[in-house]
Amino acid sequence: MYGQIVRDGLVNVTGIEDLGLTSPVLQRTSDAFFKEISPFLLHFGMFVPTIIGQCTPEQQAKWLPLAMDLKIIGTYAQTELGHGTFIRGLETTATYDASTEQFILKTPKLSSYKWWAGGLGKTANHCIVLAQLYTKGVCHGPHPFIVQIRDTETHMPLPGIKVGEIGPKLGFNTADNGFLGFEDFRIPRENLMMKNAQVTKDGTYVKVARHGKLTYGTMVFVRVMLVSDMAYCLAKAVTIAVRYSAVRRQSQPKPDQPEPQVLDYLTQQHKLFICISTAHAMKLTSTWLWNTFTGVLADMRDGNTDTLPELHALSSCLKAISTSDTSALIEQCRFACGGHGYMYSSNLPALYSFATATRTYEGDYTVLLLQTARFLVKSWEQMDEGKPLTPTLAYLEQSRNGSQVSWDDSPEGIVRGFDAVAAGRIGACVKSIRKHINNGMDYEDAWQMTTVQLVGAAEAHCRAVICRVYRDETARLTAGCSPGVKAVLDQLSTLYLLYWALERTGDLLRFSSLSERDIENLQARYEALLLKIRPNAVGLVDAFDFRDEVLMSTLGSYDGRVYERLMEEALKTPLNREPVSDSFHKYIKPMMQGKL
Ligand SMILES: CCCCC/C=C\C/C=C\C/C=C\C/C=C\C/C=C\CCCCC(=O)SCCNC(=O)CCNC(=O)[C@H](O)C(C)(C)COP(=O)(O)OP(=O)(O)OC[C@H]1O[C@@H](n2cnc3c(N)ncnc32)[C@H](O)[C@@H]1OP(=O)(O)O
Ligand SMILES: Cc1cc2nc3c(=O)[nH]c(=O)nc-3n(C[C@H](O)[C@H](O)[C@H](O)COP(=O)(O)OP(=O)(O)OC[C@H]3O[C@@H](n4cnc5c(N)ncnc54)[C@H](O)[C@@H]3O)c2cc1C
Repeated sequence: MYGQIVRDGLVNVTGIEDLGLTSPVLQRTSDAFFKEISPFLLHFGMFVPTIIGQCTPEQQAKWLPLAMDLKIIGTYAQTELGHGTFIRGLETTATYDASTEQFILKTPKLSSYKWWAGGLGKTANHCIVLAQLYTKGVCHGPHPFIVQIRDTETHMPLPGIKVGEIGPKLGFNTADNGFLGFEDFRIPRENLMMKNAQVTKDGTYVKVARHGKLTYGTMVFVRVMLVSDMAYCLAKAVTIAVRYSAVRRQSQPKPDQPEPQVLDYLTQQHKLFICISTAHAMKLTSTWLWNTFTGVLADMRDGNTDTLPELHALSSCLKAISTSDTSALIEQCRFACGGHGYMYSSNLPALYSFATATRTYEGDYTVLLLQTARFLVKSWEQMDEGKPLTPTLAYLEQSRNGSQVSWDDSPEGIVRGFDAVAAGRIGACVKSIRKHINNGMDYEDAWQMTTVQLVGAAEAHCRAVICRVYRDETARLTAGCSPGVKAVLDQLSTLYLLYWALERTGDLLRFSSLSERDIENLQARYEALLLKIRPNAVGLVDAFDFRDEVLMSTLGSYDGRVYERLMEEALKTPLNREPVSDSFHKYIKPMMQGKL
């Protein structure tokens, strides 16, 4: 029964094509059972996908049934105490010994300890370990290995394994993130995951993959999945905050009138409606990204890796922006719920601590935006050489002459405005890099001096992609809908455009003909749109269709019994079991009597 819940809850979200799943599924019924982050998250989130992505068919035939049936429990141990971002800097070594046909895993120093892997501390008995592969005295860089770390009967760590839990964190405290060290620990040669690179019995290294970065495939998969997961988390948070805001009444703006629902305040609508709209934007973008991802997988099956760099650039920036926007907007939902939003029972703190971690793991925000920027600058240079642009960068062509785009305040015009901002910012980065080089800097230093602008350019590119996809997909998907549904979903996507246009007036003034008058118009349209959305706000969050058991919130349940639920939860706290707690007799009373 338990295994079934773990499988149904987690497998259904992994969306791995090879498992017969065709899209990243948004809802997660397992939340209702586990309540907190599951220690099995990495098993289905990364261990299984890595077996699928990095193993030969023979290796898959051995490991996949064991993993899918939970006969073994795995995790993904890449990050070390000393290195997370810089994968080439990992220090754990796997040295091939041809005499025994084994790899010897070694943790050379403290900074080489594996650190962070979810479920590693107490739950997993196997893990995927990224280690520098040495054979015949040559280092071939980081490679993935399957390693058994605990006895499957006793669960004791195997001899040569040092494993433990890393301690309390801001969140994820039920995920038993762990550390792991190896003392000349031997594994069979066949435990090298050999889809992309192999070591023959005599120790010859054979590169199979056509692209050097296919070892990083699991990370690309998880980054793609995270965009969808952020839509899910944000939809939960805003469901809680909007329902609560419809129940909560506060202040008296007009004398002799009842206290209004806080949802009637324009500032509250400003805080919350962008969250509804962003959840839709991310859901549609994540499905679009998933389709791009599966297209690239199909290309690679045909031996073509040309589309991989664009996928890496897209998945990097969308992972960075979706996780960053979601953490900020969940925090905004908490602010929107006042003091009660700070209660653990509102579920907003748990949602926030989950979302804010995603901004760091699976590639830090800045680092990933700089990866995208690398692709953008390369593309600009290729355009200068007259080479064709990839589909998501087609907009650069219109901006190559550097002239300002004329401002057009229709939704499509605003999308073109975001294109112009992205193109302008990328162009400015190229100019800056070239200027530094002309002044005598080498390329790396010139790049370094431009990184603040490069992060901004990658963000602008990502925002332009989201705006275009959100607008196009909304139009496509609502084509057959009733006029009412079409109108409301159009309002939501327009809100996203207006919100970000107002957030980015500086850029739009710089790269388009936007005027002060245009900004006033944008502001007025934005405010009017908030009022139009208000009557549908509760219906829109109900439409996310979360069961109370999944939402797990005193503030956000469907029946709106907010105060009753808060009191019920308060009465459950252990401190309320006795009218007087022991600490009074032990410490407080003696202190009051001057005896302490
Ligand atoms: C109640 C229970 C329910 C619980 C919930 C249940 C389920 C969850 C459901 C949904 C969630 C959805 C999915 C998630 C599932 C599970 C995951 C959950 C938790 C995960 C926990 C976190 C796990 C981790 O964090 S694992 C560790 C991740 N680590 C990183 O990401 C490291 C980041 N670093 C890098 O990626 C790279 O090293 C780099 C910084 C990008 C690049 O390094 P660098 O040295 O500078 O460059 P390099 O020489 O390596 O590259 C040069 C060249 O290669 C190109 N490149 C780089 N990376 C890639 C790539 N991945 N693909 C393609 N190409 C790549 C790069 O652009 C350069 O190209 P060029 O030279 O410019 O042409
Ligand atoms: C909750 C959680 C769960 C995790 N689970 C796992 C797991 O299961 N398995 C696993 O292997 N790992 C896991 N990790 C580790 C995670 O992947 C790394 O923490 C993450 O990739 C960031 O790397 P880092 O910690 O080395 O940060 P660092 O790279 O040290 O970053 C520190 C700062 O330096 C900046 N920085 C670093 N490099 C550059 C650069 N080149 N240019 C500009 N700025 C730079 C960053 O932007 C950041 O501000 C987990 C982490 C967390 C928080």
